[in-house]
Amino acid sequence: MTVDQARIEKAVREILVAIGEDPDRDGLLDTPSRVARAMAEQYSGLHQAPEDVLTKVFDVDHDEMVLVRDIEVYSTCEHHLVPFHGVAHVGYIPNEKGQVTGLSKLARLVDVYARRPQVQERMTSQIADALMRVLEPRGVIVVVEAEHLCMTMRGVRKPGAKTLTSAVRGDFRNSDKTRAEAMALILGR
Ligand SMILES: Nc1nc2c(ncn2[C@@H]2O[C@H](COP(=O)(O)OP(=O)(O)OP(=O)(O)O)[C@@H](O)[C@H]2O)c(=O)[nH]1
Ligand SMILES: [Zn+2]
Repeated sequence: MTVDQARIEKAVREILVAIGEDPDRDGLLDTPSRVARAMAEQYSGLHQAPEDVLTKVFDVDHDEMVLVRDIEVYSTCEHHLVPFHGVAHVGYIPNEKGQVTGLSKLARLVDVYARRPQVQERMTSQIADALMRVLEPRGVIVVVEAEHLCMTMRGVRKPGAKTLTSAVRGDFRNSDKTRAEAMALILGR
């Protein structure tokens, strides 16, 4: 099962009527199908598993931290279905076999979980847990900094407020020093 675009089209037409618009006016004629295509992309992560993207795992002679910082992330708040966006930082310490994945795969993994209706805390943990499971590293750290449009364009209206979430597993959880080293790399900009 993938995103049901025909059903989205129907629903969007209904929403347009419900807000008092005319879905048959020129500018809105193609809107239901555009929204359906956009949503198919926005929610494509629901139909992907981490194994689909963490495909290249190779052995290198490196068993110390690998960290990709400032991965742009766009997700959708599951409470209001409006975007939240920011950056994710994903780090891990390879296992004793020195198994690493391609750097781009970490960014792809972020998208698997971002492209779903989400809350930031769950997205952060899911990225960390998936990396632990598939790559079996000695530890994982994921930090996400994001601005939620549901807090800026509506509701409490606090533009600029950033939400920071982190998930630490394995060595990053057990060792204050390792975690501090990672946080210094993440925040040291
Ligand atoms: N913990 C958490 N909360 C979130 C996230 N995204 C949105 N929220 C919050 O979810 C809450 C939903 O609160 P409700 O009171 O049910 O909804 P609401 O009346 O629209 O709330 P307001 O946004 O305060 O107007 C709000 O406080 C949002 O800020 C997230 O990723 N994590
Ligand atoms: Zn929201």
